[in-house]
Amino acid sequence: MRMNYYPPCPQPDKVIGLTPHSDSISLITILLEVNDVEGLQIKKDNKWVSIKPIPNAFVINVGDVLKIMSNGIYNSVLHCAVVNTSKERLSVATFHGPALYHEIGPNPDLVTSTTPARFKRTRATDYNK
Ligand SMILES: O=C(O)CCC(=O)C(=O)O
Ligand SMILES: [Fe+2]
Repeated sequence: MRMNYYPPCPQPDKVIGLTPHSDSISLITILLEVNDVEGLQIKKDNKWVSIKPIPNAFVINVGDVLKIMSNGIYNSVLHCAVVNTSKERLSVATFHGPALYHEIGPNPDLVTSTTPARFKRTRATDYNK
């Protein structure tokens, strides 16, 4: 779990909230935008797109583990967080996936002669090296 606090900043373009990343240790991430302040952005078609918070809803993000296990059928989206000029922002991300010492790889049912494995089978921690 990660709890993020982004204080307001009068010059938001001069600071980094959370740098662009995909959730590497996660199969799926459940994200709660605690006080419904905009700040989450995803990279779509090579552009950063702001995601408007939906009150009382979670954001579900595909993580790198699901990308690997689905042999790339699901993609882990690149995302970041920017700060707001006047409002503080809080979010809680819970990362769900296998223990890091478990080996992960594409599900064998998804590996065929026409869809070869796109990722090697290794421990989750080793993908981040
Ligand atoms: O604060 C957010 O909206 C994003 C948080 C996030 O991506 C993370 O903690 O991995
Ligand atoms: Fe994230």
